[in-house]
Amino acid sequence: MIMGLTGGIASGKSTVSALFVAKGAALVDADVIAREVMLPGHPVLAGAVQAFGESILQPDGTLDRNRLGEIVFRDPEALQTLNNLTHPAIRTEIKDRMYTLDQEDPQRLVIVDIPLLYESQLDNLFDQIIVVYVPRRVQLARLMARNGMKLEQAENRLKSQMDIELKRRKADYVIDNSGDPGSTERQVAGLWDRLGLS
Ligand SMILES: CC(C)(COP(=O)(O)OP(=O)(O)OC[C@H]1O[C@@H](n2cnc3c(N)ncnc32)[C@H](O)[C@@H]1O)[C@@H](O)C(=O)NCCC(=O)NCCS
Ligand SMILES: Nc1ncnc2c1ncn2[C@@H]1O[C@H](COP(=O)(O)OP(=O)(O)OP(=O)(O)O)[C@@H](O)[C@H]1O
Repeated sequence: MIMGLTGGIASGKSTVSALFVAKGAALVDADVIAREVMLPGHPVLAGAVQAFGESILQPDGTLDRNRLGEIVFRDPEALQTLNNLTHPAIRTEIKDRMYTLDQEDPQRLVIVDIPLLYESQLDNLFDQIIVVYVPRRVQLARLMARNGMKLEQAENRLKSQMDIELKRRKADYVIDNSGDPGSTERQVAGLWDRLGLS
């Protein structure tokens, strides 16, 4: 069984994915893949340097993530350019990994954590989708606390994504992560049972 998992930035996707993994699920994490395609030597990073210039690299040749983030999250056209470069490679790798894991053990739940699942129209890859939800103000507060971001930077990131309320309405299952960690854990355990995985 393969399930898509999404939500907004800092809504708790990694936290919830880890709870599913602790129960025995396998995980494909799009953010991990997105980092792999930006490693030195990868053609996607070379394309990004061509598009945005050498200033996105640190002296050791690795990507300066803060610098590239500053460029793209305040300029929708630049973000589209970056998405056009990165998303095809990320998409191919996601599909490869999730189908391989599913074939290895068809009984095992495979969770595919993709922040931009709806934005990139990847919903048709999955029979069912879980949205990890918190209200916008909680999302902003957790993002600023975790990344040490100012309000304007955090709002720019949120603006680059589909409204979390809309994602919640599209979901097959919603995990509300605005309460304490115990409440989230209970919801994951409940969904695990509901899916007949116990
Ligand atoms: C611009 C980059 C270098 C900024 O790196 P940084 O370390 O600051 O952020 P990180 O990669 O950890 O992403 C954190 C979160 O930002 C959000 N985010 C990242 N990229 C995007 C994007 N293109 N559009 C909207 N939101 C995004 C996601 O919610 C993600 O979980 C990096 O995000 C990147 O390479 N993005 C393009 C690839 C991509 O789309 N990745 C996200 C989903 S697969
Ligand atoms: N129930 C909770 N109560 C309080 N803080 C939480 C809770 N769940 C997650 N957090 C914190 O909120 C932040 C965001 O959580 P997490 O990293 O899981 O989100 P994410 O959706 O995976 O983020 P990203 O979109 O950046 O990949 C982290 O600092 C995490 O420790």
